[in-house]
Amino acid sequence: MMNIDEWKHMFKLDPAKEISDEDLDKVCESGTDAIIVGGTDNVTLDGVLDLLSRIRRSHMVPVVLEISSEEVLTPGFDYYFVPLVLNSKEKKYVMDIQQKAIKEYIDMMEYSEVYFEGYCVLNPEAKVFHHANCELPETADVKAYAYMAEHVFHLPVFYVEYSGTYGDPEVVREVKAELHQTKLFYGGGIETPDQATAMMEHADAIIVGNSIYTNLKQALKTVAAVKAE
Ligand SMILES: CC(C)=CCC/C(C)=C/CC/C(C)=C/CC/C(C)=C/CC/C(C)=C/CC/C(C)=C/CC/C(C)=C/COP(=O)(O)OP(=O)(O)O
Ligand SMILES: O=P(O)(O)OC[C@@H](O)CO
Ligand SMILES: [Mg+2]
Repeated sequence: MMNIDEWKHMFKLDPAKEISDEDLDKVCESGTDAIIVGGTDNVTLDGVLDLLSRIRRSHMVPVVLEISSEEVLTPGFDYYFVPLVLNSKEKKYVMDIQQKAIKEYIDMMEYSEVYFEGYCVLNPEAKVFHHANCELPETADVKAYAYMAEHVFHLPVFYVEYSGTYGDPEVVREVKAELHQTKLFYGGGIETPDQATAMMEHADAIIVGNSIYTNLKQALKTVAAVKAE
């Protein structure tokens, strides 16, 4: 299914981490709506291309590159997600890096394939929190970022990112109340079907990352849980 607006479940594969062919097949054939390829540290073009080619070799699932640096920009993905880290203290992570990339690659950009994501990083222990020099917002701040994502920047996606830890469903519920056009993605710490359904009560889509590598059997069950909603 290529319509992003209908996606409910995504697996995020980190090119910096090893995954066997057998496990990769299970992830790709799980019924998830898409595979996102992305991570914060040690993400190389070789790692990205390795995952892309292994997925494409035998699977039809849509594949998205979540771009973390110019180095990994490559054709061949179905979609490209471009993060704007809204709660960064530095403007470069919100828009300058992206503005420079647009200047450079505008002729290669197919607008229908590129989705800008308003990221709000809520786990102060997450690599991305430190990497993008984020500050921890209160719930009222997160809601204001969500409002800006929809009404000021007209972004297609607002991403509540708890990468590495399970977040607060109440925060996700309050954020959802601010959003009508902009899709709400939730990611962070989902390991079980119950955790997936709790976040899916409010989010438009959930993203499961780490548990692919720590407990794949449980991670695969999050797909059916979300689809049953
Ligand atoms: C032709 C075409 C498609 C053009 C696109 C044009 C365009 C505008 C490109 C811009 C691309 C670009 C350079 C974007 C930069 C984005 C950005 C803010 C970079 C700064 C560095 C940074 C903060 C990178 C991280 C990006 C991010 C938000 C990643 C989140 C992913 C995440 C939290 C994954 C979880 O894994 P990880 O963090 O690695 O944790 P573990 O390894 O511990 O699990
Ligand atoms: O790795 P986890 O904690 O599942 O988070 C998923 C995703 O939101 C990371 O960008
Ligand atoms: Mg990583």
